[in-house]
Amino acid sequence: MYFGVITLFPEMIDAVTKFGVTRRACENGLIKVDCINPRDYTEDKFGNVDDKPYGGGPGMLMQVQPLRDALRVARSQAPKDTKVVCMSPQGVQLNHSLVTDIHSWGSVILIAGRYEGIDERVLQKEVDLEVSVGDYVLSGGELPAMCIIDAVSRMVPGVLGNIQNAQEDSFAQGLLHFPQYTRPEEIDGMRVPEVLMSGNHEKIRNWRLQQCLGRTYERRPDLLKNRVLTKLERKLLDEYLQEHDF
Ligand SMILES: CN(C)c1ccccc1CNc1ccc(C(N)=O)cn1
Repeated sequence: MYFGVITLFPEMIDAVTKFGVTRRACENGLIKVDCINPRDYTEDKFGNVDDKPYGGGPGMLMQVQPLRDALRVARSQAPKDTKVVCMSPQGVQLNHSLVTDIHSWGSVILIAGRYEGIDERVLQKEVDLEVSVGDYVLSGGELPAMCIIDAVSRMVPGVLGNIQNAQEDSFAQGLLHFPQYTRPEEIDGMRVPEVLMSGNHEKIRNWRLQQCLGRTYERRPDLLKNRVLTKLERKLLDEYLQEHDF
């Protein structure tokens, strides 16, 4: 998977290329992350990358020329017809389904804007999709871009190793994850649910599915709305709701 990142702060992207499973994925060549800095493509002698907004108002916008030149270089380094995504509060909300789509592309160029944003004509002409990581404003698109790099990289075969399917289990099914426990068996009087120490894998599988369903019902009923439950799932959820006095 190829990621091109247009950013004024390439060192920020080290947070995904130099730590954890994404670092190993870079080292193994499973993913490639290229940063292109618009500041390297400024034409004015002061190296400005921002400019005042037409119509007045506070703040600055990213200048068009350095951004477009950086994009041109990114396209030249990326596979042909690589799609361009701009991280922005005006974008579609990032979710598992969109992460899956981006992974299927095989490559993506991510624009991490700074200042108050970027010129609409760059969005119209150069950007295939605006993506938002949530309804809040950040100082730049780098953190959202790294969310995409991390989430998409986890879908690349070999990046997660054998916990791959464990990850796929619940969220790919559109459910929240079940509660998890490790040693000790008891902390401050709180015990690990007995079923998890029963060694009965059928019971454990059902208990976990029941927890996924119950927690999704309680915390994210919207996720259950467009999900057909199997007979077993319906039974497990009803049982959970009775036990939790719903
Ligand atoms: C400065 N802003 C508002 C801006 C405006 C337009 C583009 C980029 C930016 C950079 N900031 C971002 C980016 C993304 C998100 C998000 N929710 O995904 C929040 N903030």
